[in-house]
Amino acid sequence: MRQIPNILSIAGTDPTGGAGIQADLKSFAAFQGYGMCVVTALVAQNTQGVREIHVPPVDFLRAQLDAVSDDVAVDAVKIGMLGTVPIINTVAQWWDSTYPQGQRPALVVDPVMVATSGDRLLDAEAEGALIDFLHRADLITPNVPELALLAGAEPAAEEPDLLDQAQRVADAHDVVVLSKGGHLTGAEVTDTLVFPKRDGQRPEPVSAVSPRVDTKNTHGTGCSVSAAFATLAAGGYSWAESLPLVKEWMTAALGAADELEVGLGHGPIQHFAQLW
Ligand SMILES: Nc1ncnc2c1ncn2[C@@H]1O[C@H](COP(=O)(O)OP(=O)(O)O)[C@@H](O)[C@H]1O
Ligand SMILES: Cc1ncc(COP(=O)(O)OP(=O)(O)O)c(N)n1
Repeated sequence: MRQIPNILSIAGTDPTGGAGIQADLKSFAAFQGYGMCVVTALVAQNTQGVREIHVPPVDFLRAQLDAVSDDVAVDAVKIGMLGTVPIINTVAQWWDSTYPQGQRPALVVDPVMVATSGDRLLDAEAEGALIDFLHRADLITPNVPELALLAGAEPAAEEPDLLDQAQRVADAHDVVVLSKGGHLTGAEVTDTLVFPKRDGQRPEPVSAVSPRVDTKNTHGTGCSVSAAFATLAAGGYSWAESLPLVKEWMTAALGAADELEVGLGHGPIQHFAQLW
């Protein structure tokens, strides 16, 4: 195993540095990975919302992907915002042709659909294509509304409903699901790894609980968590080993978020709270 793993983010941008590729690169660094990125969309956004989205031609997206995989041994891939059907299809074709079977990078998919601000980051007609993509992933990290959409249900208001949806989605796509409790209410936030049933057996879910941090600065938490899992997977950690490490780190990053003075809306987290 490489001493410093190579992690690739395939995602959109945030020029204010809180979400998307910029957040992923900070997470990779926080967990001691070497970060790389392929841009799926240039997003004119800030802590208050999304203004415009510019999607590259698919040939150029493919050229970016090939430029990395032709040259670098990639240990893990984190996929974030895909945005449109042509972008999803291009990433799928690259993945299937570059890593046909056997030894392939760990794949974490954050099924990005809507930003904290409520702005859409995935075309409505692309939801089906994103769902069809998911069977390639080892781990998916939907938030409450994203999990509901994948499960074809209303957003869960309570933990048992959330876990029920996660189980259904895990089985439907044969993928491990991280159900995240950030959008629920209560003094604590629980994240749970839910495993698919294989050979009639389902491993017990694994949970990590933290106090709910009282901050409005939660921009990019989902991006950052999925990138952290990808980095630890590249370093040989199981999902269950990674969960408490990521949870503790995210709680510290949220706890120190108010020390940053970035923007007037939902500001970023402090990825390096444990380091600085
Ligand atoms: N207020 C909070 N206090 C502590 N942890 C939180 C808080 N909000 C979110 N988290 C954590 O941040 C991560 C992202 O959660 P969530 O908000 O559910 O997803 P998303 O950012 O994709 O909408 C999870 O690990 C969750 O536990
Ligand atoms: C380019 C880009 N990708 C993803 C998001 C959404 O970020 P996420 O961490 O899932 O959630 P919020 O921070 O929006 O809650 C984004 N804003 N931009």
